[in-house]
Amino acid sequence: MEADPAPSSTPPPSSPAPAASPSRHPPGEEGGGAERVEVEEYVDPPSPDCCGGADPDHAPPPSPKGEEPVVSAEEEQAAVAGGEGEALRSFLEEFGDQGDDSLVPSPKLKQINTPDRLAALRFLGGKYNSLLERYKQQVAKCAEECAPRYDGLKKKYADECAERRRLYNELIELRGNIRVFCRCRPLSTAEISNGCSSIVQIDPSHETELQFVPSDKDRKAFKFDHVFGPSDNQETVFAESLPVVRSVMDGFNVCIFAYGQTGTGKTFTMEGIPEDRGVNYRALEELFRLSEERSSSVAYTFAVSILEVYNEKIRDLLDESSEQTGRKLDIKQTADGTQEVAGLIEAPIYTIDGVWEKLKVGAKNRSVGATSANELSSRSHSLVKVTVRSEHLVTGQKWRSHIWLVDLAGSERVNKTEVEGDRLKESQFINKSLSALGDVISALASKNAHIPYRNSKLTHLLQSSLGGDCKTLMFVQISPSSADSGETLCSLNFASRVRAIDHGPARKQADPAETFKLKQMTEKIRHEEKENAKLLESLQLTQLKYASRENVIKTLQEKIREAEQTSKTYQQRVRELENELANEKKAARDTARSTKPPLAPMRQRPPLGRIGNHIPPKAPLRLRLSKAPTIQNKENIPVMLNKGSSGADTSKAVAGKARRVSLTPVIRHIPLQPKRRSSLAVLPTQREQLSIFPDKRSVSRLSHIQMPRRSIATFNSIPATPLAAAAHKQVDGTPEARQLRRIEFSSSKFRSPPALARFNSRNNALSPQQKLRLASGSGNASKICFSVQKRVILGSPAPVKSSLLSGTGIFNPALREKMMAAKIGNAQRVFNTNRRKSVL
Ligand SMILES: Nc1ncnc2c1ncn2[C@@H]1O[C@H](COP(=O)(O)OP(=O)(O)OP(=O)(O)O)[C@@H](O)[C@H]1O
Repeated sequence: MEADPAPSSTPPPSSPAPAASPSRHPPGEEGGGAERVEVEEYVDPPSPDCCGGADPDHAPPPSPKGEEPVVSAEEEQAAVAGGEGEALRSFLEEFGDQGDDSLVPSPKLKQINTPDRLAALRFLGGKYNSLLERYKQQVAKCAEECAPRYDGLKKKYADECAERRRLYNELIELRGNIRVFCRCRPLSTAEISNGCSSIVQIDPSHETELQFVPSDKDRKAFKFDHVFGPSDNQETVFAESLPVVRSVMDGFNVCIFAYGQTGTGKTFTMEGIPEDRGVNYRALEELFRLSEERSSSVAYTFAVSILEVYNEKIRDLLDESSEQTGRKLDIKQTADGTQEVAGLIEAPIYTIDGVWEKLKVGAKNRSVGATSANELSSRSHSLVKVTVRSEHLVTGQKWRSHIWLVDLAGSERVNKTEVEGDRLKESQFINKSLSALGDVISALASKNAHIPYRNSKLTHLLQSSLGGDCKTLMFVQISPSSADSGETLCSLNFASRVRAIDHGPARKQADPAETFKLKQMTEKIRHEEKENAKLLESLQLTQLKYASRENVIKTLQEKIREAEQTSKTYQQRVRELENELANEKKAARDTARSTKPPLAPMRQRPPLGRIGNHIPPKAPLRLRLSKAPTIQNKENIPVMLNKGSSGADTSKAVAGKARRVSLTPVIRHIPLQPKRRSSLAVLPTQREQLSIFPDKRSVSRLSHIQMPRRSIATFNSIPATPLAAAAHKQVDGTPEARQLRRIEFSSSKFRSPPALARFNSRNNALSPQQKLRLASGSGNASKICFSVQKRVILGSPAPVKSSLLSGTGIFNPALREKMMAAKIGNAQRVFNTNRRKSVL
């Protein structure tokens, strides 16, 4: 091999050439071919950017700093001193200092004599090694720099591929997941010789339309996804089928089947002939090609099964053992809803040659027989199943899909094909199963609730391919012969029905193991969702309870507020009443002071027992008639509402006559609410408390003791009550009685029952001792509050029924005793009405 003797490749001499040394080699011994080859291989530059000096026109880059020279000075000197010739010296001088990237033109090397050529070659060898090392470093550096960009591009490519697949599947789905291609074979020589004409017209410009013209008058157009005419070859047919075939590599289930009358080319389309292979082989070839193409991102494995449905029995065509005949294969439904033949051989395939071998085995074992219509007529439905298992190398996602390649047995007219015996039986089974297929297609097309898949083995096997979530491609094979017009029309009508089926979108098939995992996860999620729902329910219940309790609390708070308000009102009222009482007390004290001489000191007073029936001096009556209606219910306010028979206000007259006797220094009015009757009780002094309540605890809780009502001095009732009025009537009914002067001390607030309130002065006048006792309690006036009502009848008292007076009020001996105990005690209000009643 000669290097180009380009003049430009020879650099100009950088220094005058030294004197040529005599050559020790004979002139005839020039470099051999092998050596030349070596030299030329050394200088071959890998890339312009790595070796700028590859082009001799360009200046060679300087040697890197610190880099070892290609040939050391010692070596060079040794070479020269060793007797190399002038040519070598000149060569070394010329190229030795040109850096590592310079090229050595062959002619120069040729000029070196043989003995010196070795040294020159050694020099070049060293230079080559150095260059190689540099190239390696640069390549490594380049790879390092490009790695991120490479990864980015790789990812982009993967994304683009995924997008392409997605769009592609979308396109297929838009076109319909059941696609129907029509293929019309050419007229056979026999048909031509029989004078048959073509009744099918196909316009190449309308590749989806076909005209069926059985006669001049009849013409019917059929539309399919694609129509192939007699001139279309296997390659063209498969090219249109490619998209569907490729779907299986993306995880979709696919079914391609050929249907048609016997002898129309079903087997030709699916299996083909050795020199012109059909869809089965081409499809598998494409699968392997795609597997190779995607090997960097997805790992694919393939397995193939071949079976036939012969006389409604399933036969494994890959099982060549003698036991095959006795083995019964059944269709089972898997967990993911697809149909599987249990016990079917699934042969793994690794190369397309392996596929072809398997297909040949299957074709060899298939039941064929000669009929009048076809020499090698298929007497069974042949099904090739290719299972594709995929695993994405980046995401780890796995899926499993399959493609069914089905060559159906031909529908045939029994009388036309003139079959008998076994052929007749086969024909009947074939027609029966094709009829079942027609029923399934009709049911699917009319969207029936029930699809009779199980009426035949064929439809049962293809259940998920016909009505499931896979992509289906049907080839309807027709004969152009006018002799087959009837069968052709039937086939075209059937294909049209298939095309009308509204198939749902295909679903990507996951690997069963993955599906199981997903199912478990789904189950877990469902369970957790249930738990969550329960918790949510309980939370809502708790919230409701909380809300209702809040309402109750609000209501209670409202009530408390109202109670506080009421309490405040009561307190205010009590304060007012206390003020009023204090004023009245003061007024009464003033009145007593002004009308009554001051009492002598206790020591100077005679004992009460010797006073006898002392009538206290007259005290001016405090008539509060103007206030009577409003303070009617108050104690110690004389209310005179009785009217005389004359119609005049008797109360005025009586008031005029009545004389108020102040038994105590303080007369206290206790205006309280009508319902909450209260009274004042006389509480004993501490000394008396001890005598009355021997229990210390009782003493300490004295404020809680409710004194018996008998300790309250009650003298009269309000005359306005009906019973009191009756009593008055008895007294006031007589003229004498009318002249009686009455002094009534009545409590408008705490009315005593009239039956207990009436008494006359003769029977009921206080004894001086009693008065003294009462008076002596004035020291506790501020604490004692009596509810006193008394009527003092002046003059001759009318007889009063003893029943009205007996055993009640201050005249009851027992009560008197109590009052004695209470006379100097503290006052206590008793608000219990019942207790008061019981006392009275
Ligand atoms: N498109 C075609 N081009 C050329 N020859 C064809 C074509 N289609 C079919 N043939 C030929 O027609 C003959 C019958 O074909 P084939 O056996 O495939 O029919 P078939 O439908 O499978 O019949 P059967 O249902 O009886 O099995 C074959 O010899 C085949 O080579």
